[in-house]
Amino acid sequence: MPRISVELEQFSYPDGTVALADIHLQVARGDFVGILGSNGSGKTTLLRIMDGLIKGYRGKVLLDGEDVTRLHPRDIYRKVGLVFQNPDDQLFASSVFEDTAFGPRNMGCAEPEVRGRVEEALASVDMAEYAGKGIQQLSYGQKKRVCIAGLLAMGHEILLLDEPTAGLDPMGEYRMMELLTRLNRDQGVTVVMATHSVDLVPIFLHRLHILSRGRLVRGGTPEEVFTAPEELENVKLRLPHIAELIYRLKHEEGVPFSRIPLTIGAARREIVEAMGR
Ligand SMILES: Nc1ncnc2c1ncn2[C@@H]1O[C@H](COP(=O)(O)OP(=O)(O)OP(=O)(O)O)[C@@H](O)[C@H]1O
Repeated sequence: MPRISVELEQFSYPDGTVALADIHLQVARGDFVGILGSNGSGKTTLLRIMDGLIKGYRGKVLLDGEDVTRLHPRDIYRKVGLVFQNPDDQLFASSVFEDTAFGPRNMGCAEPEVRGRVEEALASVDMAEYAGKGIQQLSYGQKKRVCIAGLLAMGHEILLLDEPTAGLDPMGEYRMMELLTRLNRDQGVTVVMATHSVDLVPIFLHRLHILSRGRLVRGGTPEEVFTAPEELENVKLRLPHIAELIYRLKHEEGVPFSRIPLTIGAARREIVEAMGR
C-alpha cells in the first residue's frame, strides 16, 4: 500500500482560483520524490493537501489507506511532517534545543526521552553543537536544518518539504540534498519535496512529478523526465545544466539525443556513490 495516495479532481481557493486539477500520484514507503514546478504552479497547495492542512477539495487523499480529511490532526502529525519554505514561519522557541524539544514534549515524552530524541535529531542534521544557540543567531540554512530536526525528533517517517533548497547558496543547496539523501537512504525517511530547482535536485531524487498550472504534466525518473527539453520549456522549466552540457557535448560528437538519459543516470549514481564514501 502506498504511504500517500492523491486522487484529486479539483481544489479551488475561496476566491475561485483553481489551484489544482486532475492530480493522481502515489508516494511509496522509502520514496524520494520531487514535485517540480515554476512559481505559482501549485506545489505548496499540494503539500498542504497531503498534510491535511487544506480540505474542501473534490477527490481523495489517503495516508496509509486512510482518508486524511477524516483523520485527527494528531494522527497525521504522528507520521507526516511539513517543513515550510521559510524557516522563520516554523521556528518559534528561543534556542535550538527548546525548539527541537517542543514536539516530543507536546507528545508527552518524559524529559530524559525528550533529551535523547533532541540529541539524535540534531545529530542527524549535523546541528548537535548548536543545541544551546539562539534561533536568531543561526544562518538561514542552519534554521532550515533545525526545522527538519524538530520533525525528526517527533519520529516522523514522512517529510514533506516546501522548497528546502530555496535561499541557500550552491554549497548549502548541495549539503541540504546530501542531508535529505542520508535521511532517506540511511534512516528510511520517505521524502517528498517541492522545488523549482532543476539543477542539483534531480540528480538526487528517485522520481519527479512536473506540475504546471495546477496539473501534473509529466512524471517518472529524472532520466525519463529530462528527455524532452521542449516540454520543459513549455512549463517554464529547463534542462539541468549537467544535462544541457552533456547534450551539447554529445550533440557535437553526433551521439543521438536518446543516449542522454543514461548519462544523467550515470552522473547521479556517481555523485550519490561519492557521497557515501
Ligand atoms: N490563499 C490563496 N487564495 C487564493 N489563491 C491562492 C492562495 N494561495 C495560493 N493561491 C494561488 O494558487 C496557485 C498555486 O499557488 P501555490 O502557492 O500552491 O504555488 P507554488 O507552486 O507553491 O508557488 P511558489 O513556487 O511561488 O511558492 C497560484 O495561482 C496562487 O496564486
